[in-house]
Amino acid sequence: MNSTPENAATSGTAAAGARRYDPHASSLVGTAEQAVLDELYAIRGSIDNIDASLVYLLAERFKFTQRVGRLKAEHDLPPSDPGREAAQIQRLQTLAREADLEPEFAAKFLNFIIAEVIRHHQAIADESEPEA
Ligand SMILES: C=C(O[C@@H]1C=C(C(=O)O)C=C[C@H]1O)C(=O)O
Repeated sequence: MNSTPENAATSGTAAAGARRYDPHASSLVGTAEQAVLDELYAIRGSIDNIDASLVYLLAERFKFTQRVGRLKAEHDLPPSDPGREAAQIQRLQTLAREADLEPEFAAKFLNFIIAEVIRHHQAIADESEPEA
C-alpha cells in the first residue's frame, strides 16, 4: 500500500473523483476581494449539492427508462411515444410556471432528455432484433 491518499484500488472510483474536485477552482481568483470570493464559494457549495443531486436523479431516471426500453423491445413497441411526451411536457411546463422557472426552458430540458432516452430505446430494439 502506498502512502498517498489514493491507491490503485480507489483511484478510478467516483469517490476518488469527488476527492480530486476543488470547490474553490475559479478563474476569478485575483480579480475580486477575498470576502467576495468567500461568499461566492459559500453559495457555490449549495450549487454543488444541487448538481450532485441532479446527477443521481438523472441516473435513476435512466435506470427506469432502460426498463421501459427493454419492455418495449420485448413487445415490439416503438421506441417513442409522442402522446406521452406531449402530456408530460405540458405537465412540466405548468409545474415550471408555478415554480417560477421558464416553461420554455423546462420543455427544452425535457426534450433533450427524451431524445437521449429514445436513442437508448432504439439501440435496445436494434440489439434484440433477430439476425436477418
Ligand atoms: C420512457 C418512455 O419512452 C420515451 C421517453 C419518454 C421520457 O423520457 O419521458 C417518454 C415517452 C417516450 O417517447 C416511455 O414511453 O414511457
